[in-house]
Parts: sequence; structure tokens; C-alpha cells
Amino acid sequence: MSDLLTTEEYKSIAAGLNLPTQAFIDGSFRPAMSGKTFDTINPATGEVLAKVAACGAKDVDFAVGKARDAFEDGRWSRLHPGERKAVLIRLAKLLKRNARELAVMESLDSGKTIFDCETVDVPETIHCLVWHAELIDKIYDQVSPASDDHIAMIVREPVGVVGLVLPWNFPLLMLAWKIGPALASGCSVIVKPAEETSLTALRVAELAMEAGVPAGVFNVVTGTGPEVGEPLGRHGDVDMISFTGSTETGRRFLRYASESNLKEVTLEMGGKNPAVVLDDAENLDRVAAHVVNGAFWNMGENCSASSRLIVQKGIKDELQKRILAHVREWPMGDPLDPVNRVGALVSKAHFDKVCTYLGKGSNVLMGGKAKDGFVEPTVLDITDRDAVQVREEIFGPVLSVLTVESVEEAIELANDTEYGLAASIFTSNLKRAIRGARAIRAGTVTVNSFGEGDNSTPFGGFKQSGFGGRDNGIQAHDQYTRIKTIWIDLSDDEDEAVD
Ligand SMILES: NC(=O)C1=CN([C@@H]2O[C@H](COP(=O)(O)OP(=O)(O)OC[C@H]3O[C@@H](n4cnc5c(N)ncnc54)[C@H](O)[C@@H]3O)[C@@H](O)[C@H]2O)C=CC1
Ligand code: BAL
Repeated sequence: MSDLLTTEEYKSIAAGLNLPTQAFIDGSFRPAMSGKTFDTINPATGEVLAKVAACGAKDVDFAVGKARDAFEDGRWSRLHPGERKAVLIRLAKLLKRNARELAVMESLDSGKTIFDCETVDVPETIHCLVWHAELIDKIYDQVSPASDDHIAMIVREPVGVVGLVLPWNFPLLMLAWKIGPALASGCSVIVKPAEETSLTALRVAELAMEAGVPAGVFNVVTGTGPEVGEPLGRHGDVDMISFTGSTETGRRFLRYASESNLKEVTLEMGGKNPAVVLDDAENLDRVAAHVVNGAFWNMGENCSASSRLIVQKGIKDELQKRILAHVREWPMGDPLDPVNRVGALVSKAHFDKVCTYLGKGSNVLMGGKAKDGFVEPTVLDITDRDAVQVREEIFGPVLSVLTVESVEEAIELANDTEYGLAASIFTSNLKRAIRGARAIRAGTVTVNSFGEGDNSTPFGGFKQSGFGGRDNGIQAHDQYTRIKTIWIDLSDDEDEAVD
């Protein structure tokens, strides 16, 4: 906190920013071929921040061609992994040097608090790039068991030209989760940022050139889902898509792939994540702090947000009291004021959507008010297990509290969702913790805490939350590499029986 600036200082940085507005293709900024632009808006004020290139299918095709040329001539894909590592570490250093500018740009474009941008989004973006860069010259290929007269090598190759389709909730961090392993593996990338938040991806692409990533390897094509995302998903020369966003749009990418070149597809999608608190949980104050963080961090605009609190009856009142006390420690307001923990929702459209869930058919324990892009952290006591707030991903600061009698009922309710991204379970009983963690069908389960893990641990969902590979961890590199088997014949010519 001591390193943070004052609101006035952040506003002065914001006023001096040089916002990137054009697509970044083949090493330089370019307008959309159509000349069209769209407004990117500061959701905290409603002001237009910049006019960004509204690209289309022709821009996508051009970018894919440049990415393919770069991939095939090996200017990046065939470098020694240690050389790619050195460039990516240089990029991480440049991000660090420009951290404050990136944090302010991210906050302005997304409504996220400057506190989070400064303390989480930007530092974790840098750490993620360093982690994958450091890893890449330590992954070994394999030699399989074979007879004396053969060698069978199992080697990884970069998958080729990849499309990275990003959401708006963590514009920098999701960019890093995908470009980290993709670039380290040697792929050429076409990044398609969410249209709400294009700015920081463009700035990172510019810094990547400065760090030494060759032209054509790191491209950013800005525009809407139908105009840029779909042509990318359908392009015959794109080898793979890695997508993060809604389950509905994820499904579309499977369709695009099946109707075009059967490109590989990895999908990281929605969640309706349970925080299960059993009646033997210790330190309810600490549990409450985790539940509040899980539900309201990043305004609940988080695919792994704990949006369903499932609590055993015996401790419900006490836990609820402590939760409400912790929520009061989350001030809401101007994202550029570093005391605030709750900023603006990303867009007017999203704000309107989240407002439809406030209070409807439920007992509002706290919050429930919304104005001009800001939604108060809201806690709802809900008895109807089919209420929309219990079933649907809200992606806003709304926590539904559901009360259960038994451990079995808690686990059954935790699994009563089409999603399976993340979950947490709070208990002091080791067996219940481990059995519960095994029984909950989710890609990440945390015990006695809320968290998504680390660069080193794979992240992704079960059921309709995930498809294909994983982000993060060594496993993320499986998305961006293909396995090839190479057999080498060592037999003597006279042993050959081929006649
Ligand atoms: N899992 C996650 O991290 C995220 C989940 N969501 C969920 O999705 C809901 C809607 O948010 P959206 O921004 O509309 O998410 P979305 O899934 O539509 O957008 C994600 C990305 O897909 C692109 N896209 C959208 N429509 C497309 C299409 N027809 N073809 C190809 N690409 C397309 C977007 O431009 C963006 O880059 C949110 O309320 C939230 O529930 C949204 C963002 C992130
Ligand atoms: N929680 C990080 C991944 C996401 O929300 O998309």
C-alpha cells in the first residue's frame, strides 16, 4: 500500500497516457482496413477513452498470413528455447518499467480498482511471463523404450499459428496466461482482446517488439466477437484457439472448428462456484474473510468467484454476521482512488445485466443497490435452489447464501450445477476436507481458503466450465505444443528383410 500513489497522482498519469488505438500486426500499428473504429469507454465515468480500430475478416486474414510467414521461416519458432526465454524476460522487465502506466490504463479501460491493478494484475502478469520463460529451456523431450536397432523419440513441436481470444475481466493477466506458454513454446499468436478492454494488450504487443519478439509473431487484432473472433475461429490457417469467456461463446468456437479445419480448441469458461462451510470450520472470522474475498474480489467479475455460499445450519448466523462485517471493509467508488476495493462493472450492458439479479425473489441481507456502473457488494439469503441467482453465472458482486443440514447435502448442492470450475471447502476435519475435495466436481478445490492457485498449478474446469487443455502450470504448454514420434532405424543393412 505504501508504494501506491494518491488519486490526484493517478489522475495525472491517466491524463498523460498515450493510448494505443490501432491493431498491431506484423510489428506495427495499423488502422482497420475498413477504416472503422469503435469507442472504448471508461465504465467508471461513461467517458470515451479512445477510438479503437474495428477490424474485420480481412484484417484477421492479413494477420494470420503474417503470423504464418513468421512461424514457417523460424524467426521465433526455431530459436533455441533459451533465446526465446531471454526475449521474454526482457519483455517482463519492460512491463515492470512501465508497470504504473499499465496499471492506470487497465483501471481506466475496465473499471477495476487501481489497488488491484497495482498489487495483483500487473505484478502477476509479469510473474507469469517470467515463470513460462524460465520453464521453457527445462522441458525435455523423451526417448521411448525400443529394441536395440531402433530409437523412438517423442518430441514436442510448437503447434503453429494460434488465436488467443480474451475476456475483459483480467485483460492483462489472461493475456499473460496465454502468451506466456504460447510464445515460450515458439508459436506465433493472434490476440483478440475483448472489445471492452483492448488497450493494455496493444501496449504489451508494442513492448514485446521492443524486447525483441520478431515482427509477425505477436499480433493483436481488435474488434468485436462476430467480426474478429468468428473469422479467427473459422480461419483455415489457424492451428489452435485458446479461449476464455462465456460458455455460450465457447460452444461457438467448437462449431467454428468443426466447420473449418478442425483446429484444436481449449476453452476456459464460466463458473457458479461453491464455498462450502461445514459446522466444524475453525476461526469463522477468517472463513468469512475468505468468503468475502472469493465473492467480491474484482467486483465478482471472475470465473472462479465463489458466488454460492453453502453453509451448515449450526454456524450460519455466526458466519453471516462476520461476513457482513467484512463486506463493510470493502469500500466502493472511484477506481483510481487507492482506498477502494470495489470499482465499476466493465460496461453499461454488463451493469444492466447484473442489476437484474439484485434482490429478485430473495432476502437481501446487505447491498442490493446499484448506480451509474457501480453495484454494491450484495449478500442474498436464498431458499429456492432453482433461483436464477443460484443457477446462473452473474459475474458481479452478488453472493447467494444457501443453508444445509448435513455434509452430504452440502456436497450434493455444491455439485448441483452445470459448471465445475472451482470450489472451496472449510472444515477442521481432515477426512471431511479430503473426501469433500475429491467429491466436488471442479477443476480447482481449495481447502480452508479461497484461491485460484499459482502459475505452477493447472487451471481449468470440469463439466461446462472447461474443454481441452489447461491454463497455467507445465500443463499449459500441452495446449501450444504437439507431440510427434520420430522412429530411427539403427539396424545393419544386411539385417534388412525388406525385399
Ligand atoms: N470465464 C470467464 O472468465 C468469463 C466469463 N464471462 C461470462 O460471459 C458473460 C458475457 O460476457 P461477454 O463479454 O459477452 O463474454 P464472451 O464470452 O462473449 O466474450 C469473450 C470473448 O469472446 C469474444 N466473442 C464474443 N462473441 C463471439 C462470437 N460470436 N464469436 C467469436 N468470438 C466472440 C469476445 O469478443 C471476447 O473477446 C459474462 O456476463 C460472464 O458471465 C465473461 C468474460 C470472462
Ligand atoms: N479467474 C481468472 C480466470 C478468469 O476469470 O477468467
